[in-house]
Amino acid sequence: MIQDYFATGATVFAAAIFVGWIVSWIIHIISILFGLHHLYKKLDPVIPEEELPGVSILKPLTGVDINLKSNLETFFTQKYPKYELLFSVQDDNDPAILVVKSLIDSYPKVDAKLFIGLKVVGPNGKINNMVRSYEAAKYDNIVISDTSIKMTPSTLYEMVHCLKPHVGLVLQMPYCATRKGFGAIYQQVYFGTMQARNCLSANAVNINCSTGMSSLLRRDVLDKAGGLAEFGKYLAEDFFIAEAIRSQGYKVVLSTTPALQNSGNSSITDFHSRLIRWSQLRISMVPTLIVLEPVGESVLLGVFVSWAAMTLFDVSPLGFFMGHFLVWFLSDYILFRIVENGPLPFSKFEFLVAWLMRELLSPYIILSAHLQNHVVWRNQKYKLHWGGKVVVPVTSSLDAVAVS
Ligand SMILES: CCCCCCCC/C=C\CCCCCCCC(=O)N[C@@H](CO)[C@H](O)/C=C/CCCCCCCCCCCCC
Ligand SMILES: O=c1ccn([C@@H]2O[C@H](COP(=O)(O)OP(=O)(O)O[C@H]3OC[C@@H](O)[C@H](O)[C@H]3O)[C@@H](O)[C@H]2O)c(=O)[nH]1
Repeated sequence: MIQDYFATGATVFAAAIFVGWIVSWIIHIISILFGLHHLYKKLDPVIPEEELPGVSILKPLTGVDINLKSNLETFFTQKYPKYELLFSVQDDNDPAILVVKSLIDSYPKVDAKLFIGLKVVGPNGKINNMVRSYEAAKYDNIVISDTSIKMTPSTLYEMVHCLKPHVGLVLQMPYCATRKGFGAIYQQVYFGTMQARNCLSANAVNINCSTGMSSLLRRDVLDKAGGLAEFGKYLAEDFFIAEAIRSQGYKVVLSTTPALQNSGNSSITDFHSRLIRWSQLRISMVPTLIVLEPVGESVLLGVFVSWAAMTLFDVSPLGFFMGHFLVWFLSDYILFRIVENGPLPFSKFEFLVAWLMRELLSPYIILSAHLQNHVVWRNQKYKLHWGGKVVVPVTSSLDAVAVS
């Protein structure tokens, strides 16, 4: 009797896992199809220069790395008729000041300004750094672009092209420029596989999966939600900005080209810290991800579904796992090629090693996110509350920084 009860329970549980597994393949398929349909598509019709709206580009900077100058230079060379560049640094000793000043001198025809010092509106350092440039922006369309982003000459045009009347926010899907070294390959494989799968499929079905490293938004819509300063109280301001725009009936869409992160730092340890921080943010804002994130990973899902396959169909769990893992790899390879829009920029062997490392280390990232009781972002520690709504700096240098 008790044995029957457990046998039925196990069968039901195995069936539920199997359904989850099928859902995960639907996500793979959606991301591949949406990526093929949307990324790098031809932008028709061409918008004549005189109809292109003005754009204010906010660049919050913190520090310098070896790629900063060349990355920032790509903003001075946009093929776009009407835009301004508003750089900001929070500290008047920041070496980024010299880099920005030298670029402003080299491109006197580009409308560019530098703001030094922050205005504290909440715990989010990025927002504090940008509030003054946001207030000074002269155009109705705002691009927020993180320090490590590199643009191609047509990036701004592509983003504006996606800003149709019903669209309030255009996001560039996170990806990476090709850089040297295994750390860089590892990051590129992460953004071209796991991150791209979730980002593309979520956007295809209208789920908020925003990342604020390169985005274009309508200023009047953001102002109706309280303006940029309103979001200084959140650490994941990108998620809440997207929510506020969606709640006004506007769509959030992906630009046709991904964001090219090109930081001079490709340390794997620093990258893991960033992934752990992002995972902490996601868990606090969307708690269902506590369960979904681990079971959305190839290894854990593979272990569960192999047991389920054995229970339901009496097949070899090892054979099933190997098949599952191989098809997952092939699917990720196809998606990566779509995101990259061409052949691998490194060898197949490097792709394989980086992919295996990413898949096998994902439980470590997820566990670390759960085990740390504070969030670390740019040398500051924050205590993050459920809902992601209240963030208190545990150690803060904010009070000490003056606005100039
Ligand atoms: C049985 C299998 C079910 C699998 C379900 C899928 C599990 C999703 C797993 C991981 C989500 C990863 C999302 C990665 C992108 C987020 C990047 C990020 O963390 N950005 C932060 C910093 O910029 C930002 O503040 C946070 C944004 C919140 C994102 C909320 C994510 C919801 C994503 C759900 C995706 C599911 C897609 C399903 C589509 C059918
Ligand atoms: O205290 C800070 C922290 C960050 N920043 C700026 O904010 C941008 C993003 O910072 P990082 O590169 O450290 O962080 P991430 O790439 O992980 O950012 C990502 O996650 C956090 C979100 O708020 C961001 O919108 C998103 O892009 C950079 O331009 C950085 O210069 C500040 O100006 N001040």
